[in-house]
Amino acid sequence: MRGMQLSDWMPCTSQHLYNTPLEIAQLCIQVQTNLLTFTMASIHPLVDNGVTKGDPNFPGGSLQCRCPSNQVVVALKSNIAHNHACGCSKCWKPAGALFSIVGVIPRDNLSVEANASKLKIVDPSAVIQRHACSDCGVHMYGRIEQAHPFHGLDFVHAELSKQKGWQEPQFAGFVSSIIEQGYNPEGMDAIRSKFKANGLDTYDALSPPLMDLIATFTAKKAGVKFANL
Ligand SMILES: N[C@@H](CCC(=O)N[C@@H](CS)C(=O)NCC(=O)O)C(=O)O
Ligand SMILES: [Zn+2]
Ligand SMILES: [Zn+2]
Repeated sequence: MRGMQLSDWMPCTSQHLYNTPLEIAQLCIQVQTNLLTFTMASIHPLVDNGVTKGDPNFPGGSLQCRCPSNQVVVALKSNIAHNHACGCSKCWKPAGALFSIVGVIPRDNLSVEANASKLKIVDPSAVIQRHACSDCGVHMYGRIEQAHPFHGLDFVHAELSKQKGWQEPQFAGFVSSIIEQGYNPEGMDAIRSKFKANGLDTYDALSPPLMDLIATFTAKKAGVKFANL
């Protein structure tokens, strides 16, 4: 979010004593633009100004942490799936963003190629073991080690890659969770509208296909027999 700066006012105040009508009109537009910028917090840089479609044939690439040197490098042998905005408090977000963008990849398609010794698990008690660079704090991948519907899938942030073509965000999950981190509940309509305007449906947990996967796992574990399968 960019705040109003002195230079925004300078064209009309520093060069002439009097402003022409055109200059006054331009100044008003500038103020209007800044007001709009003030009122909308950043969802995420990959959503704020429109979502760019990925390449369905994208073959994968590598992720790098944000250290200036000795970066942790993770190789991904395929594209990601179920890429989405996550508003939960645990997923890594770039500075100033309300949401994380996170997708999944089969764990066999992920390998750490450099500086693995810098990785630390953020919260060993969490279901998703998020492996973060201990120097720059970026989460390089999250892995589930226990019996779980998403076991076998790693969670990654494609924005850590220089390559372009990764699957674009498909939906927004855990949207209401941003309130728990201090976002004013009165601003939630604007957040959901912004996602909608960018073609992303919003949920307060995960998307229907992922919720169905979780429920199927739970039902099978409990020995439930499906009547219509
Ligand atoms: N409202 C909670 C939701 C946390 C949550 O359940 N996050 C989901 C989406 S990433 C999850 O699967 N968490 C498992 C984990 O973090 O290990 C928060 O914001 O902390
Ligand atoms: Zn780092
Ligand atoms: Zn999350």
